[in-house]
Amino acid sequence: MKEIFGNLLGLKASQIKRLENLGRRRIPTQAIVSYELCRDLSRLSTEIGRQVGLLVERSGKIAQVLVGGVDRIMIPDLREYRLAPDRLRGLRCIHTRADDMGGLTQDDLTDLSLLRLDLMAVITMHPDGSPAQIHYAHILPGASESAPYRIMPPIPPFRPEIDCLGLIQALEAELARQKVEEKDDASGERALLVSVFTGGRKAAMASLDELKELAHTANIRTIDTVLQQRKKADPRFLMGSGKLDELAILALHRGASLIVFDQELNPSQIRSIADRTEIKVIDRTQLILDIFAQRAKSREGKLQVELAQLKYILPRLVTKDTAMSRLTGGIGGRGPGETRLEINRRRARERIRRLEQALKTVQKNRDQQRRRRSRMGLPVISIIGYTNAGKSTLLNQLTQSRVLAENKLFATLDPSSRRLRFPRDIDVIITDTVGFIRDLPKELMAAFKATLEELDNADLFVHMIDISNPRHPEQIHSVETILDELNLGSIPVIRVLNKIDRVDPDTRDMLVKRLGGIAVSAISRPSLKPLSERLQAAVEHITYPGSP
Ligand SMILES: Nc1nc2c(ncn2[C@@H]2O[C@H](COP(=O)(O)OP(=O)(O)OP(=O)(O)O)[C@@H](O)[C@H]2O)c(=O)[nH]1
Ligand SMILES: [Mg+2]
Repeated sequence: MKEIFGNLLGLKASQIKRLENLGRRRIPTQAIVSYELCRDLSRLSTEIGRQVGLLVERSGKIAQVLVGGVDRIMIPDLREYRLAPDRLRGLRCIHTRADDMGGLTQDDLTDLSLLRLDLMAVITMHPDGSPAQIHYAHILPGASESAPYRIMPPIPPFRPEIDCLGLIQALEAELARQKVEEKDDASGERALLVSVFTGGRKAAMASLDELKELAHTANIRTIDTVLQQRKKADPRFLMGSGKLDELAILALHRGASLIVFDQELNPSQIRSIADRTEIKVIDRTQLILDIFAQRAKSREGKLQVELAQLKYILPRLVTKDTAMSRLTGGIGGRGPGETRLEINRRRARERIRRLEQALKTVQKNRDQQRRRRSRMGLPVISIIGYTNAGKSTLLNQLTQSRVLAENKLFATLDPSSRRLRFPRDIDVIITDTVGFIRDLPKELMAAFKATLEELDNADLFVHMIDISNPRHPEQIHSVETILDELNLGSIPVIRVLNKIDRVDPDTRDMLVKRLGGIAVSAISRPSLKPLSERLQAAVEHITYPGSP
């Protein structure tokens, strides 16, 4: 047995001795606690005026004696006890409480759920120190939306036999069954998406919708979303600690393997949240980085993403913390994330330096290509826009090529260029590039600087807008902000309102008027005619030194 846990200050030596003796008792496996032990716990607890508790193993052996205060008791760190997703902790907690304070409290139920105890039991006591009743609760398996625990009817202390071991084993069997189901229904991660917002609810919901799409793109299944409005974000946990406990319980209950925050978490927040919830925690930026890591195809793209990931993770690296594996493991241990478990700061910095060098070489080569291209003296039209707006689809339609276009965010990471001959014998280069997104992580922005700088070469931008997306006004704003940040604000822009097949004609006309630009459906070739005309007219005015 371990040392007594809790506050022993002011207790007599004989009382401490009696507490120690409690720890040597054994409980028959069918009972929550034996009557004699129940009686002795109550008597001693009343005498010292503090709550007294026991952590009990399944065999009936007592793992630890706990001493609390008048109205509460603390449970020590249980990390050394096993905790698999389909198992309980292998320990139950039993503690005393004065009868007039009632049975199980919210704290008891939180401890039960968060620590995944076998059971939580409270012995209420009469003022004379005799036990009144035993209240107990257990975790309720089942990834449903019901409460994560069940409170049982209280039992009398002189009949504490409930087939305790049988109950715990049945619970575990149920948890194991549930785990198998979860494995079957999704091969990837199961995530809770969380937004802690201080502004308006509508914007927060819209942003959460986008987070859902991002998660889907990363092959993560969203099992639930949680929104919390606060006056001010909590510096330590972003949300309040009570709410965070609820979140952790929800994650356990619904079998989530990951929590994704819509707000950026600073290094210490990620750490404290991961520590408190014992589950992998990432933020929106990391999710975007992860998608980029999955999608990067070219050498340059891969170098850029790894660089961005390392730069993001570096301040979040800790040398010896259990949260580290959760923190740096990446989603499902994919991509560069995999190797990062054993990476330390120094090696991360070295790797960053090497990546930066490698990138420089790759980019020098590309610069030469670019110069060769501009020597051809052809005007360059760059298709830009929010991710998933239909940029690649447009490039494909215009140039009859087959750049990957799909209904996921960031389908395109690597820029591609195609030559296009307009009917009036004008040749142009059309480029398609990485999509923009609101609050583009600055690490990514820096890493993709070279790619984005290539936009500098453009004579004309085609700004694709998905008008069927209810968030299109914010998306337009994001794109324009990013253009400004890249100092590309002076290049002429033609707005293209895409996916008109998905909105009714009245809305379309209204939007054309409001936003200006040309309405198209990039999936239908004939609808592109007016755009094609307009592009020709625009490039006819561009003259190039050296062009005929
Ligand atoms: N209904 C409809 N769907 C469209 C239209 N244009 C594109 N799409 C679809 O929208 C999805 C995204 O198209 P992409 O061309 O990949 O979009 P993108 O802008 O290149 O996206 P990223 O490269 O991910 O930034 C695909 O599923 C397209 O088939 C359209 O006019 N109507
Ligand atoms: Mg694309």
